[in-house]
Amino acid sequence: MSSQKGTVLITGASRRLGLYNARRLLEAGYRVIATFRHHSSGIDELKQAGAVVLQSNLDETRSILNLIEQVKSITSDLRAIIHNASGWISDSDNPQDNEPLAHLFKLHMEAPWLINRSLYGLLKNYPETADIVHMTDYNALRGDEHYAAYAATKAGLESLTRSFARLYAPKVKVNAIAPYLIIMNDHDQLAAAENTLHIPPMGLEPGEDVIWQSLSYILHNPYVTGTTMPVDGGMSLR
Ligand SMILES: NC(=O)C1=CN([C@@H]2O[C@H](COP(=O)(O)OP(=O)(O)OC[C@H]3O[C@@H](n4cnc5c(N)ncnc54)[C@H](OP(=O)(O)O)[C@@H]3O)[C@@H](O)[C@H]2O)C=CC1
Ligand SMILES: Nc1nc2c(c(=O)[nH]1)N=C([C@H](O)[C@@H](O)CO)CN2
Repeated sequence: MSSQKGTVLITGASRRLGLYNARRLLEAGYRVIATFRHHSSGIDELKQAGAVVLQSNLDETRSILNLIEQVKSITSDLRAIIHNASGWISDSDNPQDNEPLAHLFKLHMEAPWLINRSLYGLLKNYPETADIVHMTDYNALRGDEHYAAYAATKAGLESLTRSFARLYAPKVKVNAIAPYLIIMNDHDQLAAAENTLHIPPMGLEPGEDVIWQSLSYILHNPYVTGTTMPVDGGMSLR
């Protein structure tokens, strides 16, 4: 599988930002390998548009390793890997419940770790510079009183961004995109209704395209690596 613009692997493409960016990658002429956990109408749409869609539970090591082997059997090179899959999971009230942390460690750190290291050879095979992009979060290094496991594992992913950037230069660039609220989830809707949602200087809910614009910039800039790009409406000014 190859195209003049190369093959891009994007995880968590069943809905919202992952689905939107997978669509935009297809429209831009890339070949797309899109992963999903739970099937959705969006996955059917991507398949009809020519994407290869692969099911994978990225919090299960065996499933991650199986996905890696499937990708290797599909293509001999990769233009980019976009780690979008994520869980917006709050901490447990039970102090002895480690499930959120264990789950999000696998999803936000182990999956990118295994996939990047196992598929680096495919990125290296791409005839021009290749990319790895990690979706992190505005709160990664700030922490969050109710989403500590989420923030900590996103911070770990942000650290992996810099380690892999050092390791893989100059053949592969590695960058992160750290959004604040792009499109609301149920929790945000509730917080907005209760007037407890922090509103950035640029206002709320810019929509998915601001992430596509950032992703496109990273893919087209041959000199940007090891960075974390804030897309937060000015929240860092607060
Ligand atoms: N939306 C926003 O405003 C913000 C988003 N971000 C980050 O941007 C990225 C996209 O955000 P958004 O679209 O809102 O994310 P969502 O939470 O809406 O969707 C995440 C995607 O990851 C998949 N996923 C979740 N758990 C697993 C798993 N165990 N194995 C495989 N896939 C899994 C989901 O699949 P399934 O459909 O099966 O659940 C879904 O496709 C994420 O990394 C997020 O952390 C950061 C800050 C703000
Ligand atoms: N995987 C997800 N991560 C995040 C989401 C989401 O819906 N899925 N949403 C947010 C919030 O919008 C936050 O930025 C503001 O409350 C953060 N991460």
